[in-house]
Order: sequence, then C-alpha cells, then structure tokens
Amino acid sequence: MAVIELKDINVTFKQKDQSIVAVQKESITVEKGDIYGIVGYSGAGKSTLVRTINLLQKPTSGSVKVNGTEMTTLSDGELRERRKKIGMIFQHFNLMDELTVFGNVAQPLKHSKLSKDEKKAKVNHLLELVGLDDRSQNYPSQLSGGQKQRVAIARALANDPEILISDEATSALDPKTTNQILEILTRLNKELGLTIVLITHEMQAIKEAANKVAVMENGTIIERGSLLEIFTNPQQKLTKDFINTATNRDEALTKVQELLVEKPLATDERLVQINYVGNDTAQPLLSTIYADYQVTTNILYSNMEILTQTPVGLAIAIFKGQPENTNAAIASLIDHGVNVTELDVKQEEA
Ligand SMILES: Nc1ncnc2c1ncn2[C@@H]1O[C@H](COP(=O)(O)OP(=O)(O)OP(=O)(O)O)[C@@H](O)[C@H]1O
Repeated sequence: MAVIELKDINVTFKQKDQSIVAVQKESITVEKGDIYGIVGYSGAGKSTLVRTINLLQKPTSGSVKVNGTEMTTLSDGELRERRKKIGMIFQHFNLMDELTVFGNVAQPLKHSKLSKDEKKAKVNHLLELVGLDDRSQNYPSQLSGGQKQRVAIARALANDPEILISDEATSALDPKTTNQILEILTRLNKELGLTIVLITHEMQAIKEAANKVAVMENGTIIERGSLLEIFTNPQQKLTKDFINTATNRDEALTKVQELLVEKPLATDERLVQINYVGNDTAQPLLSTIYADYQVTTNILYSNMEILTQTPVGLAIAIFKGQPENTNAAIASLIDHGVNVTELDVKQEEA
C-alpha cells in the first residue's frame, strides 16, 4: 500500500532577480514499511522534495498524497492534525535546551487529551524505546550527539506517527554512533511498522538501513530501485560513485594502484574487479579457472555485504595467465553470472 505518493512535484524558489528550481517534476511512491533512502550531494533538492510530504514546503505544483489524502488542499486545522502523524528528525537535533530530556519528549503531547499520568507513562515508554530511560532528567547539553538524536527520535514518535522523515539525522555523528541510530530506526521500522524516509549524502547509511533507494541530482531523481538493484546494477555515474565510496572500493583501488607503481603488472597479468550477487559466491569459481584455464588469481581486496538478505561481493584481483586463457576464464566467469571488469592500472574507471 502506498503511504506517500508525490506526483509531478515542482518547487521553484523565487528570489529578487532569479528563480531557483529546487525540484523538477519529480514523483516518488513510498510503500508502507519502506525505509526509503534518498541520496544526493548538498543542494540536490532532497530536503525540499521530502519537506513537501508534510507541506513544510509547499510545492509550486504537483500532488502530495499521504495515505490517499491530498495534502495540498487541506485546511490549516486538518493539515495540523495530519502533520502529527509525520515525525521528523534533523541533523542538528533541534532540541529545546531549556527543557530536560523528559520535557523535550513530552513537548508534542502538550495539547493531547492524555492525562498527566498517561503522558508520563508514554514519555517513559518512548525513552525506553531509544534506551534513554535513565537520562530523563538530564538537559540536552549533558548528552552526546548520539543521545541527543535518540531524544529527538523519541520526541518524533510522541504522536504515534506512521511516517518518520529523517533529514541527514546521522550526518553530524561519528560512524559508530551513526550505526547505533540506524539500528534504532531499523528496529522501529520492524517493531512499529514505521515507514521511514531517509535523506542522506552518505550511501553507507542507505546501505545499512534502506530497502529502496533514489539518487537525486539537480532537482531530479536520476536513478531509483531496490537496495539490491541499485547496488548490484547501478546505471548512472553518480550512483556508481556513491556505491564505490560506500563499499570502500575507491579506497582499496587507490591502495592497489599505489602498490602497482612499486610492483608493476607483468605482461601476463591483468587487474580486474569481480562483482557477484547471491549465494554461489565467486570463490569456488576462481579455483575452477585455474583448473580449467591455468589462470591464477591473486585477490588484493575483497568485501562482502549482506543487502536485504542477499550476499553481494566485490573483489579486486590480479589474473595471471596466457592472454587467450585469461579471456576464456573471464568469459566463463561472466557466463556463471559473475561480473568481471578489467581495471585501468593507473586511472579510475567510471
Ligand atoms: N527557502 C529557500 N529559498 C531559496 N532557495 C532555496 C530554499 N531552500 C532550498 N533552496 C535551494 O534549493 C536547492 C535544493 O536545496 P535542498 O536543501 O533541497 O538540497 P538538499 O539536497 O537537501 O541539500 P542539503 O542536504 O545541503 O540541504 C538548493 O539550490 C538550495 O539553495
């Protein structure tokens, strides 16, 4: 079931002497239970597009449906009610410094019909959900960045939202804390059936949490698909760049290239990148190419990820053998569904 349907969204910001097109005729559908990642560099239009979901940003034109209701034509009162069901978290947490952790989480419940005791129980339950029940009387200044973001998550859940929008929520955090936050979001997605839209400039974060991905550039989505599709068969250069960073392939290739300056390839050696998906890992196949073609494999780097329950592997290796044998070995690997790309020793390939 589609929970969010953005259709033909345009957002243009008019300034004195120019207009900035932030989102250009873009559509996106988010199904219930998705963790939908939107990745792109700063200025791509991610926040602007996503802020149209709760009309924090009014689209210049286009339709915004949440659970089938057109949001752009609601009265102010109706919109206020609907917005309560769409929680948001941000890069800089946006907590109120003068309120305790408890006070911050209780803030959205100020006008709710719950009794004082019910509110208290609810806030304590939310703090338990994010593992901060022992810090309820602290002030934000007494917390780490990761803890502040956990308070922000608890606050975003106060009105039992169906949708959580995470706008660069992990961008100010170190990698370990980022993973803790992403684990919390993944758990809330599973346990509460929370639909999450995750905006980030880091494909790594998408890889950890999302099941669907859209890549955005210059106000448009240039590529979209399931996490597995995007990681195993990216089409656009920008998508490939993001993935190469997220799988540490870029870093590994730079090291390999440095190594090859010291010890260049022999004439019967070739540098290759091997990609495979699924359970029949490339490993046994690489041993068969020695038996069948007398081509030896020297693996310089390898990385395996489990993406939505599917193993996805990447290796950088040197094949050594007679040229015609190496060609036949590569053809055989490709026949078996293993993707083999010859790498330029000096320069990065697109
Ligand atoms: N209120 C505004 N007035 C004018 N221009 C704006 C406004 N908000 C965003 N823009 C412009 O719209 C474009 C898209 O910005 P947006 O914030 O959506 O990008 P983003 O991909 O979310 O990047 P970031 O993560 O840096 O916020 C940018 O060129 C930005 O300068």
